[in-house]
Amino acid sequence: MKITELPEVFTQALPVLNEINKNGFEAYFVGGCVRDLILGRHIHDVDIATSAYPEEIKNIFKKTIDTGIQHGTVTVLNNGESYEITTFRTESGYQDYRRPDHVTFVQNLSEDLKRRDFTINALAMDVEGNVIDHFDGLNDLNQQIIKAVGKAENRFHEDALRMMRAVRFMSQLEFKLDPLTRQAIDDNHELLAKISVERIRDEFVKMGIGPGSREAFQVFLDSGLSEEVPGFAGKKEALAIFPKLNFAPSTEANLWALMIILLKIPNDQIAHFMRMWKNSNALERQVANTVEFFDLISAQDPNNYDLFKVDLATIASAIDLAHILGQPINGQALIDRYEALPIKENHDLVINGSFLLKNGIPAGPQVGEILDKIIEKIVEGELVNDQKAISQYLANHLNNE
Ligand SMILES: Nc1ccn([C@@H]2O[C@H](COP(=O)(O)OP(=O)(O)OP(=O)(O)O)[C@@H](O)[C@H]2O)c(=O)n1
Ligand SMILES: [Mg+2]
Repeated sequence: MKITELPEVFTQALPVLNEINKNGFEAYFVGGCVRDLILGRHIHDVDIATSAYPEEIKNIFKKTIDTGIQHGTVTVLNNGESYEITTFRTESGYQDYRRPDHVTFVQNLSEDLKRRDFTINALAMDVEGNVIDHFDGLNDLNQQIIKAVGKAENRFHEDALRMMRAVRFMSQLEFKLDPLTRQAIDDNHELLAKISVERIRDEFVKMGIGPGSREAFQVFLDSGLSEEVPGFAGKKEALAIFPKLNFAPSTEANLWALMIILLKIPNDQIAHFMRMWKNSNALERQVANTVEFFDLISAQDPNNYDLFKVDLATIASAIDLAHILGQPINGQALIDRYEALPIKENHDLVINGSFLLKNGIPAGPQVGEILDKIIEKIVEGELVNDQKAISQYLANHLNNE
């Protein structure tokens, strides 16, 4: 196969490959970028493999960064772009089923492609657009199959994360899993426990929000992979709802919110669950707010003050979750009501605490309480957001005491 028209991400990188070639070394585009090019998918970056050693690459180019020299990778800066250039290598140095801390360089491309995870990821392309396909990856792309290069078990022993990558690609590309590759996941799922949570999480999220997430999730459950990740062990039954949903989550936050709901994690344990997965505090807050608001709207029609206390993103996420879980909620009505609120945030209020003090409220905890009360009255339409009206309200309040 020869590709005649290369997208800009590739043509921009051509001078770099040509320069390597000019110095007597081989250079190819490899991995995900070739796969995505053939699939017509968006390409975020190109990876380059070469016969040159890292030191040789550093001698050829003026601007380089040692980004992963122990893995044989040097980053080359060229024309405002950066390129990861990795020396042909094999990962025979794997200890404990994780990525190796050292690598063995190999002489040719073929040896390099042999140690890659799946046939669709073991494609390379030269500067002329010729696709190099030693493992029938083009055929598998055509047939939409995720299939390990060579013996699947060996590939998973080299890096157990690849089992998660298999279900991730199933979801992202809406591909099927080759039966022998699937069998090897069934047989080796326990190895996933050796992999860092962060790496598992990144694949889990890509799986969970991809277009084929429900099919992939089913394999994630049936193969035993789900038993090896934080908080999911013994929860297969609760999680089995996911593949049966009519709609799947499309954002990272809603994937986590959905997991929390399916797993019936109580509100006071959401933070712990999110931290087990090494999620950021910001994401944890966003997810907790979404789950809480979802619980509220599932139980009752929220009042205006409830709407005021959340933001539009949380409302939209909670509506989305309701949709995913088949809860009959009029989302547009909630959004319309939110949009119509006279104030949406504390700082939309025309007064503040010192205004209360000036109006005779004594300093102390009641200042905050009265501010909250004022906000509640304003959003419920019982008081106008206007200094005069609020003064009047305060005067009445003090008289009634
Ligand atoms: N555990 C892994 C990770 C990566 N690779 C190889 O390294 C390439 C680049 O890896 P990465 O960027 O992580 O994945 P991509 O396949 O490029 O997918 P994405 O589009 O998500 O970047 C892969 O295509 C594959 O050939 C591998 O063999 N085993
Ligand atoms: Mg990539």
